[in-house]
Amino acid sequence: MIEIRDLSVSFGGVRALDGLSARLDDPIVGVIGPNGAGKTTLLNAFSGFVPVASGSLTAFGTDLLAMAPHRRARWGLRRSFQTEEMVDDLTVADNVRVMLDALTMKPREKTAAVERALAFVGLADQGRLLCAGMDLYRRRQVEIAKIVAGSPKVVLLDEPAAGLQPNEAAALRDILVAIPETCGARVVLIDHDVDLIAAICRSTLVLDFGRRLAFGPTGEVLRDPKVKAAYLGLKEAA
Ligand SMILES: Nc1ncnc2c1ncn2[C@@H]1O[C@H](COP(=O)(O)OP(=O)(O)OP(=O)(O)O)[C@@H](O)[C@H]1O
Repeated sequence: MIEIRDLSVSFGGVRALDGLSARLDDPIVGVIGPNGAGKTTLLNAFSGFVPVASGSLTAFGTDLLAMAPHRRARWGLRRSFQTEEMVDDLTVADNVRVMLDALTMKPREKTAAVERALAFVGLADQGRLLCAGMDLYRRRQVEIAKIVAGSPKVVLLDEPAAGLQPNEAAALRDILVAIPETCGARVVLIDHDVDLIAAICRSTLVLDFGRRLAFGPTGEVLRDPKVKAAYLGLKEAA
């Protein structure tokens, strides 16, 4: 269980998050909202990449804000970025293995964890390939393998399907939906793709101007007139 309580983050005069509270109980929770609503800032607050002015963030009873960013990663917090973070000159397996550097595991256990992660995303036989030249979908598979390697507890995903073709986005969706059960991690998913959110998130948090506009079962949230006016209406008009 992840609890966000009265969380505020400011950049100068901009309140990127303004007293945000929500208890995320479901295996996959969506986060949506208009541009600039504070979605990425929320993930940055989880990761420790922005200073939090006030409030608390706990996951499974652990106070995340009390830990330095590298300790959060060691604890089991993982995230993806809007751009891929991989080293082209390394193999697929070595890119995944880098994620385990900070973890206390025997080399044999690390090799097994990398193999499990690659098998999970459908790259079981491709660990020795170099990442250079890989297409976007393959790169996203490697990204997800990096994130799920080594038993993470909380996985934060920032628009993982952006730029993919519809068939690739559908394949990625099947991978994402399996993360909680297969890898044992809770997932917080930011995406502008409402169909993706509706397909895999049991509950969804809607942000607007850094505040909670709506939160609850995804179907109800997406039908909420406030949400339609602030977000979905804007998307339809775009
Ligand atoms: N490092 C920063 N310095 C100054 N202002 C920032 C910084 N990061 C975010 N902001 C501001 O905080 C607000 C929230 O931004 P954020 O990127 O979290 O929104 P978002 O919902 O992720 O938007 P998008 O959908 O466009 O990615 C915006 O007004 C943004 O300009």
